[in-house]
Amino acid sequence: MKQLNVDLGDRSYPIYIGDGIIEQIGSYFAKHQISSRSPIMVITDDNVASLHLKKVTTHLLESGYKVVEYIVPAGEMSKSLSVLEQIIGKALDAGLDRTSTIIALGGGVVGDLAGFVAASFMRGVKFVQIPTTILAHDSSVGGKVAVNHPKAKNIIGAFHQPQIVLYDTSTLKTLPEREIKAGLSEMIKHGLIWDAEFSKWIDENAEKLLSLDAEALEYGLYNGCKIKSHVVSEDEREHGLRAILNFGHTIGHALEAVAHYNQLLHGEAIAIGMVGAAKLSVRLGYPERIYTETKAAMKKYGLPIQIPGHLDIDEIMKAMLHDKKFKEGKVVFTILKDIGEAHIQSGISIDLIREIVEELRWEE
Ligand SMILES: NC(=O)c1ccc[n+]([C@@H]2O[C@H](COP(=O)([O-])OP(=O)(O)OC[C@H]3O[C@@H](n4cnc5c(N)ncnc54)[C@H](O)[C@@H]3O)[C@@H](O)[C@H]2O)c1
Ligand SMILES: O=C(O)C(=O)C[C@@H](O)[C@H](O)[C@H](O)COP(=O)(O)O
Ligand SMILES: [Zn+2]
Repeated sequence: MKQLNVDLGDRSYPIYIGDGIIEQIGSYFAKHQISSRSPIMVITDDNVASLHLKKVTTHLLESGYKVVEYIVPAGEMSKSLSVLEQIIGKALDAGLDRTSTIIALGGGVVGDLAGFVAASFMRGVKFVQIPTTILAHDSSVGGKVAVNHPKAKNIIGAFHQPQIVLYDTSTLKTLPEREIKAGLSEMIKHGLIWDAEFSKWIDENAEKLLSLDAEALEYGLYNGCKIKSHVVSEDEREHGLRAILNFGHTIGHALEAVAHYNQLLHGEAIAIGMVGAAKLSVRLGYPERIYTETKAAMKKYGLPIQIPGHLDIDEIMKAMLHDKKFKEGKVVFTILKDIGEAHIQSGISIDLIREIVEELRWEE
């Protein structure tokens, strides 16, 4: 078992990573002051419910918790205001109060949604992240919680940190292959933006990571979470540094929105976005290897690098203007100065970005 800490003063919290953590959920909850006096709500999706919910609920009931379960349909479409409203209705009916805790059991969709329920229910209650995807090494840490609007991704949300992150790596064994690859996309991102050594290790360990080798996976998740917690501890509310975690997301989020949130997985969309941002970095004068190595990493991990032909470039450009990094009329992009060294650059020409997006249509 590995442990990390996100250092945010009185909002600090631990991340526990290891096999079989869910079996000790009662003692983790007791240690971190999760009250058993009011009902707690476990939010999950229908895939995860059929695989992992019973174990969680059983251990919580055995530890004296009153558990309310809420199961949403799997997929990005559940990150919506209407699903949020239904969950809050159930929370009220089930007697949750201000001392109740919301548990997110699932991937980033459930984490972002349940986290936003916790941020908004009665103006904020505690929540716990129990990530069950590789991608969620990113989403369960840092407190960005949100739902989508048809026009823009994650545009209705808050910063609301969890009390604990309980990462039980045994849950990852049931992940479908496509989700494994998509999850590793954010791990590749963490290497590219922060740590050239880690990036090299990811390159050398593709086979192990893709086949869920336990030791490699734990090491990769630990390092990914470490990079994320370091950045978040420095800049919780994205006044500056935190925007580096958005590498690949300016184009990626626009692709997700234009594809109606049901064609590209988040990890896939940002893989294409990272190739675009790497191309842009080179066009701005940084070394060619940024593009060649980023693209090679995506290919090695079986991730897409090309914008699907049916997505309209004008629509993508329009959606991109909703990027939360664009402020006061300035186009801001996270680029790389080199592998392992991200940089936030303002004032990039929109024509240049369009050129890059058009080229991504033909990437091979
Ligand atoms: N808040 C953040 O900082 C942050 C960071 C990165 C991504 N995100 C968000 O996370 C979301 C993507 O997360 P995701 O890729 O985990 O998607 P997801 O939550 O949709 O999970 C992916 C799929 O895997 C299934 N699944 C989950 N765990 C499983 C398991 N153990 N076994 C079998 N199937 C399982 C789910 O049912 C779903 O179908 C996006 O909405 C993205 O915007 C947020
Ligand atoms: O935590 C962050 O900050 C990130 O940028 C992590 C991203 O992987 C994640 O997808 C996040 O939700 C994107 O942030 P957003 O503010 O652009 O919605
Ligand atoms: Zn992301």
